[in-house]
Amino acid sequence: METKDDTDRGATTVPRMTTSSANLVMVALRRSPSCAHNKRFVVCDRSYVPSRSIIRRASSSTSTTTDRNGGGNNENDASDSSPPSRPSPEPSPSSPSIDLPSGDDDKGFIMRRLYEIAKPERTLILASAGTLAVTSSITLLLPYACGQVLDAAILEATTGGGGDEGFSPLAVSLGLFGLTGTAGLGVYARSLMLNVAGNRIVSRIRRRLFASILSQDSAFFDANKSGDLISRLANDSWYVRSAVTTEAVSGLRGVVMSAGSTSLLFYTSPTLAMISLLSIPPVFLMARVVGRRLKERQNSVQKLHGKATDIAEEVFGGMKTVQSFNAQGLEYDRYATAVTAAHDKEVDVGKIKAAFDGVVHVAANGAVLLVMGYGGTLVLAGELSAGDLTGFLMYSLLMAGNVSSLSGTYTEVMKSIAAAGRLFEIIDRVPKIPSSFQNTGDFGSLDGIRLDPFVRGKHKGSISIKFDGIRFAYPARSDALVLGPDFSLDIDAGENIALVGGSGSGKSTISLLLTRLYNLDSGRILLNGQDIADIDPAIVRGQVGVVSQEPLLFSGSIYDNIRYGRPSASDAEILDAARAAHVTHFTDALPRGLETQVGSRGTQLSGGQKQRVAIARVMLKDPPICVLDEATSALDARSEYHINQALHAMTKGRTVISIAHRLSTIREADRIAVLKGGRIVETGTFDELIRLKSTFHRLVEQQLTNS
Ligand SMILES: Nc1ncnc2c1ncn2[C@@H]1O[C@H](COP(=O)(O)OP(=O)(O)OP(=O)(O)O)[C@@H](O)[C@H]1O
Repeated sequence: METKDDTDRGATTVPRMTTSSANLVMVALRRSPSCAHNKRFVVCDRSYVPSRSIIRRASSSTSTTTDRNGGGNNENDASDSSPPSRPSPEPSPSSPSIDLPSGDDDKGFIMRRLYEIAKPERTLILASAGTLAVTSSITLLLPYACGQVLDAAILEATTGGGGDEGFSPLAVSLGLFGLTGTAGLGVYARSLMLNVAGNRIVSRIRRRLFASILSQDSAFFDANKSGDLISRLANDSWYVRSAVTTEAVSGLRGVVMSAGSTSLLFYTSPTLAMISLLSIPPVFLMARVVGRRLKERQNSVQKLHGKATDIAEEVFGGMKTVQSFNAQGLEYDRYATAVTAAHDKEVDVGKIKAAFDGVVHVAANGAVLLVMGYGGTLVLAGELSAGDLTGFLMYSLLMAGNVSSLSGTYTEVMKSIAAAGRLFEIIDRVPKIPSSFQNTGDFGSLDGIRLDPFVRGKHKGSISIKFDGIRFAYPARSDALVLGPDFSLDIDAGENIALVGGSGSGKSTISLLLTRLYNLDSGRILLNGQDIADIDPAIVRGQVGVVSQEPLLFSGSIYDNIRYGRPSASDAEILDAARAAHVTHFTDALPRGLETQVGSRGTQLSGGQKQRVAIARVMLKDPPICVLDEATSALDARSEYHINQALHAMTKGRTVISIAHRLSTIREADRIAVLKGGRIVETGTFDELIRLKSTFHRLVEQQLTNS
């Protein structure tokens, strides 16, 4: 009897391609009515029109939104052969993950999507299924041959050699062994092909999911924890792999073998065949009930695993804080509770599966025993030969084994469907802020991924900024207005404006809105008079460089992190930026210089060093608008002086928003805007605002008192 195929795990790296959209920048920022095309967007003055292919695909998506911020202008799947559509649930801030509607429609939808995913590997999968013709035929031949050999041997023994001339059971066995060797080769080929197809599929799913996650808006990441997303990438995609490869072929083998052995049972003895099939209806009935329950519970299992992964991820990222608070015990309990809940739920799933397996086993083997009892009676009555009964019993066992294996396949497929549902709810999610970073959506050509965030073309002149009647609350805290109801501020092209205000007044939020990381509740942000809601966000972000309070570096070298600002920069340009941002001041003393590794999230550098690398990164990007969010907060007085010189040189001729508490930074500004209660309450030069003796005066007094 054949064994279940299995394949090894594997992963593939994501290929990345870049294309230039520099020409779009000029068009996007020009005031005169004009349009330009890139692959996903048609950028027109004051209009943001989805390209034809997007319109075509969007019409197949029932979840497309039409808000003015562009939520409806984009969708994830750019496949020419659009996958089947279904409503794409939007995660709400309070309930980040979405339960899939259970039911046959949903199951059918997921199965069709799984088919889409597996399609590029159809040759391998079909070829591996094709090996079934050889392996199953040989396996089905064996019981028949055994029956014939047994009858011939009995005849030989009872007639004292009067049977077939030269009959040799050993020779027949050797001949059959040759056939079994051929079947072994078929099993080998099948296992190998499924392994290759499975790994390609899981790699494709992971790339597709990762690309989809990268396209999502900031509100999505506020609502969905990274651990849950990682769990979907790692675990759910793995479950899906088996459904479309190993289990699909295993199911097909089960069907072929069950059908083949059933036919041969009927051929040998219709009455006995009817008896042996008695077990099938109850197994089918139970499978339906079990399948539905398994799918629901597996969904919960995966969610709980996501929560546990989230805790682990958070703890590993903040290990120093955990240790300094001696909170290992606390974190252990948190993780243990989450992981135990996940495993308890998994045990629940296991109980259902175990009960099903048990019933199937009893039903299948019970049928064999019935056949043995009734068939033995027929042999005694001389109505059936011993050889025929032997062959029959072997076919019954074969059928019982395959029905059992089919039940296992069924439960695995149900789990995979639950996992696939969790993948598709993200893959199909239409980001609220359209992203031109999309993969092609065609599962067969993911290598066409474009990483537009790295495509940098810059507007040559400086850019004016207008915040016009803005109202904004974070989607995760929609009842707490941060800016507005009517936040307005005009910043001239090339102006250096300092934004001051109390902690939590919304200063950093302004830079997030300027780079369109969130949609506004109402109002507009205009760059050179053009609403950023009408421009591809990648182009908007290309014009703005932000050095934030807590810059994030990525694992790799200092050199790699600076190059992040402009991947196409030459070594000389990277070195210039490193010098200008005083990075070389500390790297010159390090054995590996700029090649020094920074560790995950840059944890192997000091706060001041990280900030200098982040400044060099923006210097290399060289954007027309700079937002310096407490850019020098982590530097000592000497470094701050040098960095300020460098920033001064860098910001010349550019529009600069300095979010600052320090008087030294504020004094540098052409103008100061004071933010309070969600609006600008004062603007003017340092001296003008001091003379006003109002909010700014009080802020400065407070700072002087505290210093
Ligand atoms: N992702 C988020 N989801 C919900 N609320 C947020 C989010 N980020 C910030 N907030 C809230 O928005 C308000 C403004 O935050 P913001 O970071 O803009 O303040 P800030 O003026 O820069 O403060 P500080 O000077 O202390 O850095 C705060 O009340 C903060 O708690």
